[in-house]
Amino acid sequence: MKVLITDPIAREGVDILRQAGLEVEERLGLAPEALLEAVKDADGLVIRSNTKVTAEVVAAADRLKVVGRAGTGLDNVDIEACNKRGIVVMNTPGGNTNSAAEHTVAMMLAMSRHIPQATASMKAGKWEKKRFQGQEVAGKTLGIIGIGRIGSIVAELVQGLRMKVVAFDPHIRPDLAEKLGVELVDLDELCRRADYISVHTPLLPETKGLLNKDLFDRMKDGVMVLNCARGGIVNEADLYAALKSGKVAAAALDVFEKEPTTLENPLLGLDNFICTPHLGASTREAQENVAVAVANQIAAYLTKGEVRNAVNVPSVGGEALVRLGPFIRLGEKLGAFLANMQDGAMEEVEIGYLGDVAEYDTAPVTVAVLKGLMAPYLREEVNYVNAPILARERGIKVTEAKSQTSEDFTNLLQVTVRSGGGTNLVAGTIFGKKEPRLVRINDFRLEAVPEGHMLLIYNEDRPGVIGRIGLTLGEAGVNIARMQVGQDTGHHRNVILLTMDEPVSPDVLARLQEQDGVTSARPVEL
Ligand SMILES: NC(=O)c1ccc[n+]([C@@H]2O[C@H](COP(=O)([O-])OP(=O)(O)OC[C@H]3O[C@@H](n4cnc5c(N)ncnc54)[C@H](O)[C@@H]3O)[C@@H](O)[C@H]2O)c1
Ligand SMILES: O=C(O)[C@H](O)COP(=O)(O)O
Repeated sequence: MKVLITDPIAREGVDILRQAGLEVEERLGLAPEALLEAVKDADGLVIRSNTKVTAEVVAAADRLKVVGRAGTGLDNVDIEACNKRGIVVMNTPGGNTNSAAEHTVAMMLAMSRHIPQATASMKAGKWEKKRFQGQEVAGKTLGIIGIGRIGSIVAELVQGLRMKVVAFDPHIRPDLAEKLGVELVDLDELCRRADYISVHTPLLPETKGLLNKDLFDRMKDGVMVLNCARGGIVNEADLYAALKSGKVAAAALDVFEKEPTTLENPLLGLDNFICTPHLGASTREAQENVAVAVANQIAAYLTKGEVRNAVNVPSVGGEALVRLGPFIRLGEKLGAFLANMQDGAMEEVEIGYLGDVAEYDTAPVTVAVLKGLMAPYLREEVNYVNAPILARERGIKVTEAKSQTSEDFTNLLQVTVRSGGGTNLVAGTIFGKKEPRLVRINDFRLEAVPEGHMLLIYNEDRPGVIGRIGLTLGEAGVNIARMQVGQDTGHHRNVILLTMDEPVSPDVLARLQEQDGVTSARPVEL
């Protein structure tokens, strides 16, 4: 499988991809048309913020399974287009957090002490000691908009510089802010109190142009403004006017509405404006972190189907993955099993989580059940990303029910599918820490390992029927590796689940179905 890298990443990441047996093609700085061509036969795509993964790129990428962002921001990726094609989109949150936070503090100090301007002046042969008098940050208040990973570290760092911190973030728990020594306030109060304002949100519809004329007007006179998050959160035309009028005394931007930004941007002509070309994550440490993380994630997905840090698939990691992983695998098997039992278009899927498993965040298990259910019809078109979308598009109603108690097992995953052809139910459990077992097929109780080439046979519960099934398979040279019989004594019926070394041919299947006492025989491939 081939991984295309279109933005520069650290060598360590490239090495990991190669060591995982993946073919790596590095084509940096491609023009849009060249990207459309290059992405055609790529299974994985590694990017930073330069490459634009548009709907057109997604449409051209016939084999693409995963986009990996060596970094955080994904506003250069059309995630909706990826969802539709079942392409997993992952990033590496945290890998460049320290660097971005340190860059913000560096910009704040450089702006306060005119370091870039003084450097330029000295390099022009001048010694302008008076011109560059600055201001201390100690004792001043920093207003942080968006106190997530980076905002939190900025808050910690500036408290070391003896600043006070107020923050606005509608999604943060007050106790977490309190632990950071930060006072949570509304946006108006932040504007009224802050001497410096630094934004650390993603670029979202509600944050686009958040720092605009209206907000600048509400700020203190002589405030200093920073954006090391995403271009577009600050309205650059309004910032220019505020810097010109002196309402905003100085500003520092690492990110721009249009990148790369050029001398056409009037901000670059202002003395009270300093900037860097999107350098927040550009440190040796951050680049090694994100390259290694993205390479490991892509290799794990392409070679083992493991999903980490995906933004369009319910992600499970660490401890949760250890607990939930066996249920994800069981859910997919149960879904696939039911898909093989089903006649007619599915109308409704009900997933029951009983016992221990009900305590977990089961969203990834539900996705796995849907993937299993649809895989036999849609084959490789279906994956963890698009399974819920495909179910919705087909009008399948999906419901979940949870109960902390389960009668016979400590945990039970029960899936019921209703379709034009009737209703079927299967249930499974995890023995020990990770052994999946199929324990119920409709009214029949059994204990089977859900894997391999299986045959699901319904038969009459009378002497000789099982013998005839064994004989038919034996005569065809089919070896039975495992056999489970579930009895419905009330109705004199059995269900037999056979696991064979190889799939049965259509001929053998037809012969089985003709046997006296065999009601039905269906192959189940898991
Ligand atoms: N300059 C760089 O090179 C660089 C490097 C890394 C990250 N970034 C960018 O920095 C930003 C923050 O990254 P992070 O890792 O801290 O993200 P994060 O998701 O950890 O934090 C973002 C915070 O913003 C908050 N938020 C969302 N909408 C908000 C709103 N309307 N008002 C106020 N707060 C809001 C969220 O609740 C969250 O706490 C992102 O835009 C990311 O792309 C830039
Ligand atoms: O979102 C990010 O991770 C940063 O903006 C870094 O972007 P870069 O990898 O293009 O430097």
